Amino acid sequence: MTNPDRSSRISGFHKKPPAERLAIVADFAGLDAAAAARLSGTGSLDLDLADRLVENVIGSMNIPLGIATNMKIDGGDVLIPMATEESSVVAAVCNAARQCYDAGGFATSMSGTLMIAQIQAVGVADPHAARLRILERRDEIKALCDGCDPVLLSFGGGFRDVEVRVIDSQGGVMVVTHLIVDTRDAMGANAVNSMAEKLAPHVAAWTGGRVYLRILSNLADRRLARAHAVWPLDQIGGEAVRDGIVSAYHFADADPYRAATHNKGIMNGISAVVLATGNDTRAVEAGAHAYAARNGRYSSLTRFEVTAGGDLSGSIELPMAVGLIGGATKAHPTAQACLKILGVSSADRLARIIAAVGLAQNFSALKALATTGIQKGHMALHAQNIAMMAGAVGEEIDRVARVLVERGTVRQDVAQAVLGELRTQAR
Ligand SMILES: CC(C)(COP(=O)([O-])OP(=O)([O-])OC[C@H]1O[C@@H](n2cnc3c(N)ncnc32)[C@H](O)[C@@H]1OP(=O)([O-])[O-])[C@@H](O)C(=O)NCCC(=O)NCCSC(=O)C[C@@](C)(O)CC(=O)[O-]
Ligand SMILES: NC(=O)C1=CN([C@@H]2O[C@H](COP(=O)(O)OP(=O)(O)OC[C@H]3O[C@@H](n4cnc5c(N)ncnc54)[C@H](OP(=O)(O)O)[C@@H]3O)[C@@H](O)[C@H]2O)C=CC1
Repeated sequence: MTNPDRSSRISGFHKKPPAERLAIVADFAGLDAAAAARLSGTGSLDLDLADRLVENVIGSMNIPLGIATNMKIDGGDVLIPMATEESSVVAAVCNAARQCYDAGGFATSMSGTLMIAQIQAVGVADPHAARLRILERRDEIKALCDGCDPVLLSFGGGFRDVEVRVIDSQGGVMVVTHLIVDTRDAMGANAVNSMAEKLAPHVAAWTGGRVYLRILSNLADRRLARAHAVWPLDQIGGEAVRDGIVSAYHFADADPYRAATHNKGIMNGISAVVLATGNDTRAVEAGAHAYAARNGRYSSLTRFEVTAGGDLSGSIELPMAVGLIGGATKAHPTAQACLKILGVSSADRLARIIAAVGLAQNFSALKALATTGIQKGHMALHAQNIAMMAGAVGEEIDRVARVLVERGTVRQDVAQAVLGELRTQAR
């Protein structure tokens, strides 16, 4: 069981060796010895399991798993597992969470766990009347959909509503039926796809048209995760920093070129938790970017404002179709360990935590961008990668990285020269 008395505010966690970090996390989350040992092992997935998850398997690829500390969400402390190959992403979340921890951390909510499946009908002679013919059959549609998935029903999920849209397209008018389904703790793609396929012949008969596509929409705008936080002025370094962050948000809100990078930074955090928990990163990314463009103009997923008291207020809202059941979440042992570390028992809670991570990530990136610039913090952490690219091994990696940071030039050619100097001195 997760230890409720533990604080996620662990100063200097990053200065400890990995084994000590794992012991802290295992104690915090109540991980058993087997789960802890698996996390500290090589990370390779059992080949038989890998071969069942995807096709033509020849091995597995490891991605580092880091832990973001300092996160307080809805009054409770959480340690966040993040699977990412990019340096400074985990550090950025720790850093943002540290600066709002004493002010209460993040408050989160969710609009629901509803997914949408679409059924496309073309060649309909009277599309507007066909729309009404479908809507009149709501009860029949509900019975057909719910009949597809008794297990989902037993968990309180199932059909919730039907909507029909008449869409103009290059190929003529289409009648598009939306099934709105509560998929509870599942992401729900398979559940809603089965329902759409079941209903398709009926839609064809009711509309007199031809049905082609029957598939979920990744624009899961009935499954919005929300998070907000206040960063006190004295924690973030004063008014100029606050105003720089607000101005960075205004920039992203006004300009799609900037918004793409702004949202990429948000997804640095979000995709890392989605991946760590065995969820579908592409589904969440597609939903996020489609939502960012929902008003016909691609824009920021976050907002930054100044509170009445002069502090910085940040908020985020985006589709978050993640589950605890289904996909690789149940089958992948590392995903199971990550869910245990998070201490989540519902998809709703997981989605809200992920939204908070996205906001934290964005805060740190904007703060760095509006003050010292991204290279100082990011490149300091990236220096070890550059040292390895230059051929440094073992203790050389830290030594070369340190020199690169001290000189303020984190470049491979410089790393090679520094490595050469070190090796000459050692002879
Ligand atoms: C890198 C920092 C955190 C340094 O920040 P800093 O203020 O120099 O760090 P510090 O040494 O004073 O430590 C402050 C706290 O940061 C955390 N921290 C500090 N170092 C570590 C570490 N090694 N590992 C884990 N946590 C770390 C840790 O919580 C620490 O507290 P403590 O534990 O000492 O009480 C800061 O500069 C930062 O947040 N930068 C932003 C980095 C970032 O956004 N990276 C994402 C990759 S860049 C990108 O792809 C996105 C982008 C930028 O393009 C998006 C956009 O444009 O919007
Ligand atoms: N466009 C996209 O995003 C697409 C994504 N996918 C993939 O689909 C997968 C996710 O599909 P998903 O339907 O979530 O997974 P699964 O079909 O594997 O699991 C969901 C099923 O688990 C059962 N279940 C058991 N307990 C619960 C509970 N508490 N709450 C809800 N359901 C429960 C339900 O019934 P029962 O056991 O009867 O099934 C439910 O239908 C991911 O791998 C994703 O990559 C697939 C197609 C398209």
